[in-house]
Amino acid sequence: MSVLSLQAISKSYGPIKALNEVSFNVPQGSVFGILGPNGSGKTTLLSIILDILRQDAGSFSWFGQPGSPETRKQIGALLETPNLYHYLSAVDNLQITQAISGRGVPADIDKVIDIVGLTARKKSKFSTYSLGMKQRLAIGAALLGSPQVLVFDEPTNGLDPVGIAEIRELIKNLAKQGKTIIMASHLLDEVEKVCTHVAILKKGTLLTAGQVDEVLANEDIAEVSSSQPDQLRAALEHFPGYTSIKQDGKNIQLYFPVGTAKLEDINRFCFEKGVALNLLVLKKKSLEAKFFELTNE
Ligand SMILES: Nc1ncnc2c1ncn2[C@@H]1O[C@H](COP(=O)(O)OP(=O)(O)OP(=O)(O)O)[C@@H](O)[C@H]1O
Repeated sequence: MSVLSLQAISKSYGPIKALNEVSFNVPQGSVFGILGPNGSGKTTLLSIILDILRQDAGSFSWFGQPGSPETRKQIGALLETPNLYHYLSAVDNLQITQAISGRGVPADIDKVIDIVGLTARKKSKFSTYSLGMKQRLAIGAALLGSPQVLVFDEPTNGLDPVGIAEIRELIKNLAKQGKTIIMASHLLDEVEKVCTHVAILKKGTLLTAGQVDEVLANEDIAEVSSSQPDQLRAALEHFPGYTSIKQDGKNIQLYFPVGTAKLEDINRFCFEKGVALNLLVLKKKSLEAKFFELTNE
């Protein structure tokens, strides 16, 4: 079942087309990454689905219904650094957030602080927190009322590797609890580590969307090497079924349609041509390579 469904969403700011007929579905329980270079329309898209901005054309539905204040209550969001008070503790800050938003009950506050790993520091002032802790508290504010869906815009922006790893673990744990998470990011490596699904935007146009594995798995790459690179290259050019061949130093990469690279066949073929291999591995294209290929960045 789709938690969110977008149909041909378009949005312009004067002459700038920020989104151009974007359509995709977010399955329940997925961690859905919206990837794109700067200015590709990610924040605009999140703002539209959260009713902060209005689209010019197209429609979207949450849980099969048009957006409404009721459905909005099932969605927790962190779009930009929220208004957390520097001189107040985690507990006091969440009490204020809760009083303003009316989400959940006071007993939720300790649970949320536990989920985001701040129990030991829950009475310390916000100003004494590391950036990662501040971001975890901001995520905690989005968790009040236990919404089924969480929307995060660049949740690891500005964090150091430790802070990034903590947020990654937190997102994975939220997903294990059955939450659907929609997150915009330009950190491709992070998306690859955390997300089950991805949509890639470029200048407001959707390039591809689907399961991370499927988006990546449209090609098999067999990487091959030998101490006789020239003979190897000459032999492999006659190997049947590959779509392209590339050379990276001594290593040769043969690209095949997904599921068709057979390492045994390559090994036998080279052996019969008198070339002994010292490397033969099947690789998948990384999301980063795929992203750069799609966006020509
Ligand atoms: N309020 C606005 N007025 C005019 N143009 C805008 C406005 N907001 C965004 N834009 C433009 O719309 C396009 C999409 O912007 P958006 O912020 O949605 O992209 P993004 O992918 O979130 O980028 P970033 O990663 O830099 O945050 C960009 O060209 C941006 O300059």
